[in-house]
Amino acid sequence: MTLISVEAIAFSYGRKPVLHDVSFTVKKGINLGLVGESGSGKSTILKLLLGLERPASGAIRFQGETLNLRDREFMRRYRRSVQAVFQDPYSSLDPRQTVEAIIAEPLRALKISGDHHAAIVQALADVGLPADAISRYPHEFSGGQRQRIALARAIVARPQLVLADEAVSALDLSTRIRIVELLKELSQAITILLVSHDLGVVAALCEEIIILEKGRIVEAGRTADILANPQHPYTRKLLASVPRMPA
Ligand SMILES: Nc1ncnc2c1ncn2[C@@H]1O[C@H](COP(=O)(O)OP(=O)(O)OP(=O)(O)O)[C@@H](O)[C@H]1O
Repeated sequence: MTLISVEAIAFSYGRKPVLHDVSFTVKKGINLGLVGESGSGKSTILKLLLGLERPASGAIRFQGETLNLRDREFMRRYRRSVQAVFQDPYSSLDPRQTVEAIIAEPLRALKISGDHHAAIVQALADVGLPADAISRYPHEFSGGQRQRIALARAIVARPQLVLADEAVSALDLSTRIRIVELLKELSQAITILLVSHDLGVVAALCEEIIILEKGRIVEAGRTADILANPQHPYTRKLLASVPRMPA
């Protein structure tokens, strides 16, 4: 089942064209990696998917319906289904809020009814944090634990898709491996769109991959096929620079 389809989108910052004719689909249950060098347009694609920017042309559809930022009812449903986690676990959590208040944020913002406390306790358990984390503050946690808190916030409303932008890049290698393992576990229930310049991380988590070069898709398909038989010189170059992440 297609969750999101991106259809021939183009985008510019002012006069600077950044994305050209980008099309792809995100399918339920199939983790998708978006890979490219710095500046290739990965984060811009996420901004468009989050509704923070609008495409100059083309369309983004969610379960067949075009993303319409002015349709509040649609956007509420969309936000409930699509959550995000960002790179920096230090700046993405409000230091003045308890873990409970941080994780509760999507439940409050989306006016989700039910027992918020129970949902938060469950989300903490899902990301492997102890229940007593709930009343503590972000500064009491390590980088990897903070990223777990950010993940708990992303999954507490039980979205269908989590957009993860370089979600593990700021972490040291062993923490990165543990968070990738956690993402893999979570992805049994939630599809992940992972943006990264690190092909190793993407290969460990994503069944499908898109290679982006200067705002254009140069290669896309099953990760195993592309890694075994890269067609585009840019993909070969990225592969040659793969870091130490075990597949
Ligand atoms: N707010 C902005 N205003 C103007 N240009 C921007 C803005 N944000 C990004 N750009 C430019 O758009 C292009 C794509 O940037 P984007 O951040 O999407 O790339 P990226 O692949 O995510 O890079 P990185 O891996 O470094 O985050 C780059 O040339 C960048 O300089």
